[in-house]
Amino acid sequence: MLGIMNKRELEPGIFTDLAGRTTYGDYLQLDRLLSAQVPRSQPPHHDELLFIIQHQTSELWMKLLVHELTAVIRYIQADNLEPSFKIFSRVGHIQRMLFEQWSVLETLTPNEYLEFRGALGQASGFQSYQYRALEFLLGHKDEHSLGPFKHMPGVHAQLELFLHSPSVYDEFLRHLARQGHAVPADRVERDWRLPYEKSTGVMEVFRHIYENPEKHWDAYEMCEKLVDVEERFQLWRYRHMMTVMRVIGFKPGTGGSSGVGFLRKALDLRFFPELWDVRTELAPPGSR
Ligand code: HEM
Ligand SMILES: N[C@@H](CC(=O)c1ccccc1NC=O)C(=O)O
Repeated sequence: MLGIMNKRELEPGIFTDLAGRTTYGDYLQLDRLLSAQVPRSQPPHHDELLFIIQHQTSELWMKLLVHELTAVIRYIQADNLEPSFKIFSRVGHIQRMLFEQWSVLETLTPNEYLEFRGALGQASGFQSYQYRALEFLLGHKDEHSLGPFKHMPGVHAQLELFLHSPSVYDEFLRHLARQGHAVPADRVERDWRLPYEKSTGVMEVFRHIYENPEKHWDAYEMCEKLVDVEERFQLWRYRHMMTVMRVIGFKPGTGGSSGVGFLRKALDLRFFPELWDVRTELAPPGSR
């Protein structure tokens, strides 16, 4: 039954005398969080708050992704894949939210953006260190990505650590080697700072796993989880590029790149190249 007054009475047990207690705002440090949206345009342009919040929420979710993928690496190192599947499912939902969020920023029209773009100076997402951390964790290693962080020793050191360490993919290949798969020796030990180059030996390992999933169920499931992560990462990149195209067209970026042309090239990158190649190589069961 709907109440006539359309009003909800507070229950007498609800705490309202909160002096000296841990409150919602204290726990979440809302004073710090909600005072960190500072428009640079003068007078503040109405749409700059959207621009800032879209970036800040993306960075918060990226922080969680870094945290989750670091945990995945530890599980793989311990040859314990099952718990990482649960983490991958969380990672997938976060990634979906990140690429669906582009529809919010796409309500920013080109003329609105131009009204405050000048206030951004040379700032650009190219300088997002958490995005670089994610790329490194997933295996896209490029020491040149560290360039923009030379003036930030703490960030630079953290990124260097990710650059020097095996990625999720490297750790998975090492796990497969420990399980007795014929992973080439140069994938079990190598200079982890170098970009990953695809190997036919690794492709053959995956071919074997995909042809015999019932024998290697965990590895098979992990392969599919990795493909999920890569596909969603690419969807994010694609939607970023399309948002950029509709907001600034083919103008150069504030970070000094050509803009859309530069972003388009990232769509050809692959974290897990052999997991894509194996799909082309697989033959129907009868013809093997
Ligand atoms: C209207 C909104 C946006 C425009 C016009 C835009 C434009 C650009 C452009 C032109 C680049 C290339 C680098 C440069 O020269 O600046 C870039 C890179 C980048 N942007 Fe954005 N961006 C927008 C929103 C966002 C948002 C919301 C994020 C989320 C964090 C983001 C993250 C990135 C990242 C991570 C890169 C580096 C990509 C790479 O190296 O492949 N951008 N953006
Ligand atoms: N690169 C963008 C500027 C930009 O998008 C941006 C500026 C400051 C902080 C984050 C940004 N986001 C992504 O690149 C542009 O060329 O307009």
